Amino acid sequence: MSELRGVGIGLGVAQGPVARMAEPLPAPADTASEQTAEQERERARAAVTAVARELEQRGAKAGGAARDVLEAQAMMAEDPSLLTEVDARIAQGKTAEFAVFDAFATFREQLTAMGGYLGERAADLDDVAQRVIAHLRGVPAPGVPDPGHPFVLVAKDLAPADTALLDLDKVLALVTTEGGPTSHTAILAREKSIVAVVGAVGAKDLADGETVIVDAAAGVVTTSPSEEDLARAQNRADARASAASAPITPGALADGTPVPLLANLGKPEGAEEAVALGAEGVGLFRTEFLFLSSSSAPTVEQQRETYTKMLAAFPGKKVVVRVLDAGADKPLAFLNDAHEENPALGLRGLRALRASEDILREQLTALAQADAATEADLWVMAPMVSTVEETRYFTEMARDYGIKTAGVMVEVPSSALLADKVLQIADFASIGTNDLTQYTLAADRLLGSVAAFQDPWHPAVLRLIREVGEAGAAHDKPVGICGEAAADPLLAVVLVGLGAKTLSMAPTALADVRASLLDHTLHDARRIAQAALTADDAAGARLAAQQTATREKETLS
Ligand SMILES: C=C(OP(=O)(O)O)C(=O)O
Ligand SMILES: [Mg+2]
Repeated sequence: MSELRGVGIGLGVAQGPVARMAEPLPAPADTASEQTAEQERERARAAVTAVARELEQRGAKAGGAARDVLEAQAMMAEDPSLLTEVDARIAQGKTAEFAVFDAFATFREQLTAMGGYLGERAADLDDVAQRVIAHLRGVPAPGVPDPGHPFVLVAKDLAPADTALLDLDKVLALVTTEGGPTSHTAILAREKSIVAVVGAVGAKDLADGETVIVDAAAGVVTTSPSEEDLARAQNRADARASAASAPITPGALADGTPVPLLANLGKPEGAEEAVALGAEGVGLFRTEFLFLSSSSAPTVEQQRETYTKMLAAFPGKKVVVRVLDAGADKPLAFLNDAHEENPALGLRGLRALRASEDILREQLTALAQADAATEADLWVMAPMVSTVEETRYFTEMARDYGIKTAGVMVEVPSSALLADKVLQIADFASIGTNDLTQYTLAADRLLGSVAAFQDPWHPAVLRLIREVGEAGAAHDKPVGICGEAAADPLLAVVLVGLGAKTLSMAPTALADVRASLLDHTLHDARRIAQAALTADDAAGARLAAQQTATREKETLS
């Protein structure tokens, strides 16, 4: 058995034989055309028009987000500046095939150089070029294979035209070697709930027909799985299917211990879906998401309006708002636009707010006003708190503004190690496992090359969480989890065993976690956590927890 790592989309797990996407057409040779430039131009135009119409038809058939994507691709095909480039090459005596290949390649380079969202459109452009060249050659465009049985589709990066028309009865999962979480493959996989792992570089060596397990929750593709691995994956897939159709009940363990399940939200518009999926409140409102594209600080009025909308969606429920977390993965130009060599270790979170204290004061003002206008139970916390003194600074200031419940995020090891002191001062702590893992393992959470270190199952991270859980119990102060770890159904049980009282996650993860908690008592959760704590590494902790959980579950039933 070996594991290939990538970025998982969603929480699904699937298994099956690999079928690889056909390799792209070979590049056309740069030979002189035997036809007139006029004839080559007409061939190119006819091919481009035919491909654009075909993409539009596929879009109309697929509907939804796929239609927009395919229409955008059709527009790319007929883009006037691209066609000018094609014509220029034909005028130099090139064939239509070579002219299309070369002009699209030049555009691709420009897109890739721009990076980010535009860079991820490069795959869309490649697909258009391949389709036009295939049309010119009179051969079928490379596309989704049809081995005649259900399969795990492995590709470099799927073009939207292919993803849109995937036969979901045949495609068990998707694995790409390129593409990130914002690529179209990822967007469409999310929309269609296809189990997917993208950017798994090692998948380039997978062979047609070999059996793999695709675990989106862990972002891992397992090759040569054992019978036991396959059975475990099947159990998880079955559990997910029944969790999705289970009744929505308040989060609780098998012995009835309540574990409120809350939502991580970035804007009030997400509240309705969260409530529909059973969120019992909000455990993390990432306010900086509202202002990522703003060049100046938001006004108090602007903020009051948005916060009021969010709080109004949760009458009588807890809503934990985080003040602006600027820096590193969440740049806010108006809080910190300095170039820093190591922005994750720089002026971010509460440090940046403290350096622009007016902005913090205005945010607290807006929050207090929104609180007064609504029925929600408002809790406010600061991000990236690394000292006891910062805890005192923030909680005192929040209380000065009338915030009744003021706490801190524990996402730096120093705060976890001094949690007993932090929780003497703060009303609550919320553990951000994404950053806590980044800082404990010294691995930049944005860097693919160190992604294997960014695993919250690592016992070093779990031991820090235990510190905070114990401090919470000693001071009778609530400790919650709001990092991605809370969305992992088994890790959620471990976290409760370590002392977490609430779990907050992306709303789509609520059903899986709800079902998993119902499988274990508090006593079990503590034993499972203990097993994970004593492992050497993340993989060992996951395995120890799985084995203990299976044993405890058998005893329970
Ligand atoms: C919840 C967290 O905050 P963010 O992901 O927004 O940094 C975290 O770090 O775990
Ligand atoms: Mg964080």
